[in-house]
Amino acid sequence: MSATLIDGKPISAAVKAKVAAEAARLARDHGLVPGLAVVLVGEDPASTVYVRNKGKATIEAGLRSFEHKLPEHTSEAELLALIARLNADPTVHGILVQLPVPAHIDSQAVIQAISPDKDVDGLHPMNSGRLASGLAALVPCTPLGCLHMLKTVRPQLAGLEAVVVGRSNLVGKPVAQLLLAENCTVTIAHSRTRDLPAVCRRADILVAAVGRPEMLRGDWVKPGAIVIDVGINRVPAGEGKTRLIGDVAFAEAAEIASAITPVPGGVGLMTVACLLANTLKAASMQAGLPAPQI
Ligand SMILES: Nc1nc(=O)c2c([nH]1)NC[C@@H]1CN(c3ccc(C(=O)N[C@@H](CCC(=O)O)C(=O)O)cc3)C=[N+]21
Repeated sequence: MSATLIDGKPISAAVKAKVAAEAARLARDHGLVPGLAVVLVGEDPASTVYVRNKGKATIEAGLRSFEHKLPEHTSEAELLALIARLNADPTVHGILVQLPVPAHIDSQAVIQAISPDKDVDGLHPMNSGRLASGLAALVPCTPLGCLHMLKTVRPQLAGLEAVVVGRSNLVGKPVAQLLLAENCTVTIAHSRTRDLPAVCRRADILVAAVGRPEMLRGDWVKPGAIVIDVGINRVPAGEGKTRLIGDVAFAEAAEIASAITPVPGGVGLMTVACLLANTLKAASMQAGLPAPQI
């Protein structure tokens, strides 16, 4: 491997340390302890990993954590009633409903029920619209983490060709908006893109967010490109065990890229750290205080 490894451990640790320091300052000067409510309906495996890591990190940073685990058969009306209670609860500054929700629940109805001020996932149309318009917004955590990792190896992104593979509201679209705001030339590629390998080979910055294990091969990477792998794919590893792999064939891509993020230990760690930063930001804004710079 010739590429620089963009290691999520120290980068996420630095973000968490800043959040902890700011949280301590808020508690001391304003008696304010930011609180994050995470709602999990059913037992999606990716969400279960996330909830475990997040709960621990929230407490470690000195924030308050509220977990609401609801059974798979919870009705949409019951979930909306819980969200209404959390919207009205002054000790809750951030609300995250783990996606996907079970098929009988309309995820857009759920997202739009969350107060935009408490929407630490940045998924409410008010926040995605504000991001697209260049206004202050709560921005989705994974895209924030991607940008943060990129900037550790390349602080100035203006003029670079960025290709984002994947167009979800949670990752693809907002990461493209952040790169655009950094003055990159941005292409969003997806399952219907013609000659995807050729499109990827144009990229100085290649962001993989498709959710398909090792789909992006080494020969899709332009020599010297920076590769950000958002994929969290759990695959069988023999003997009934599983392991996590990304959307990028790591060993191949690491021979060609100038820098690359690993899975695990990459973007996933940053997602959790940025969730804490968003909760701190939401709490500060709700208290009429300036948003801390993380
Ligand atoms: N509303 C909503 N927002 C989300 O951001 C969201 C979601 N729903 N549903 C599920 C996915 C998945 N996701 C992960 C985040 C961090 C890790 C993570 O911490 N990964 C570590 C550890 C993984 C491990 O060792 O098992 C790593 O990549 O190194 C994993 C998965 C957030 N998601």
